[in-house]
Amino acid sequence: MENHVSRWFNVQTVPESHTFSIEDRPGKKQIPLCRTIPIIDLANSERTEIVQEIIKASQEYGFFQVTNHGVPEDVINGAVKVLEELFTMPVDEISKEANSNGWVYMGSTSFATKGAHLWRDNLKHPCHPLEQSMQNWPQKPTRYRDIVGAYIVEIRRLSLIILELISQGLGLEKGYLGGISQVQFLTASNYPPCPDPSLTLGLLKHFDHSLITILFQGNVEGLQVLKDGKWIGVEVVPNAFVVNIGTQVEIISNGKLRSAQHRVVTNKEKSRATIATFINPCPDCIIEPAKVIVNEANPPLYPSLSFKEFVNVSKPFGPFTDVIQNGCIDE
Ligand SMILES: O=C(O)CCC(=O)C(=O)O
Ligand SMILES: [Fe+2]
Repeated sequence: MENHVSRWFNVQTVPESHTFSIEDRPGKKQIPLCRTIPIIDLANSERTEIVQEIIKASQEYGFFQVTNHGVPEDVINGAVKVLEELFTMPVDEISKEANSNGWVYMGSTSFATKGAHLWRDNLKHPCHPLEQSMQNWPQKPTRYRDIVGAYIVEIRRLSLIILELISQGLGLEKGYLGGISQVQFLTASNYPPCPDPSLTLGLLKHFDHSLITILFQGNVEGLQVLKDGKWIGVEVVPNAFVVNIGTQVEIISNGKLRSAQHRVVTNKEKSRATIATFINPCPDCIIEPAKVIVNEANPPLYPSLSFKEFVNVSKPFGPFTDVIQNGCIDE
């Protein structure tokens, strides 16, 4: 069988390899779409209102969506389209460049022996500093570097705006979070239709270990967030970005803001394509509750660790972490 899930146009039943255990699979229970995850208008002229909305959403859900973010629609659509083209290229052509060039491409067999059989194909690569990272990006489609580069410039700009709003809301000095956001990763996913979504997952339940993640989820639902022990679906808002608080901002805020677990479910009819950008600290950056936030009444709830140490000790996907994050190929 073709190695990449997106080529399984005719699969009528879910292969055993991709059937998740009863604990992990979504099952047949209907999950409500949530219309309460806040949608925040970044063009609101009252900056303090935006700050308050972001802080409230980040406390309650760990998630919010932003509209009027200033990222031009054609830049977003261009990136979506060129990634779609990449995902439909012959697998050999993608794979021969990937994995040796600092970027990772994973089809379904990347997970075969490890048991994390995600219903998606995925591409990951660094994207900051831009000029330097771009040298190693896919060379095909030929417009990939220009188009995704333009998208990344916009996402960088937007991420600094959002980090500044969060810094302000937490009472941190100007530029505090922006200053430590020195690494940026793009991860693009293609989740094809699945004959039985109750058995499969596009992405297992996890926390993001970023400062924040900025996701374009297109126009097909599939992302679910765990809130008070229950899954809720994140509604599609045209042209909005979904933003979530990563574990690093949770630590810096000493738990005031929360990072929520989330997962991706599949659906029977439609393909879903998403572009997530992780905004991360650099590996040696020490992450700890901010000094201005902790005091005798509010002692630090998290140890101070370099981002690298944190990533090494915490396993966001449990035993499947290495294979999902690094794309280890079958042994
Ligand atoms: O594709 C999505 O909807 C979410 C992806 C995600 O959560 C991740 O890449 O960490
Ligand atoms: Fe995530």
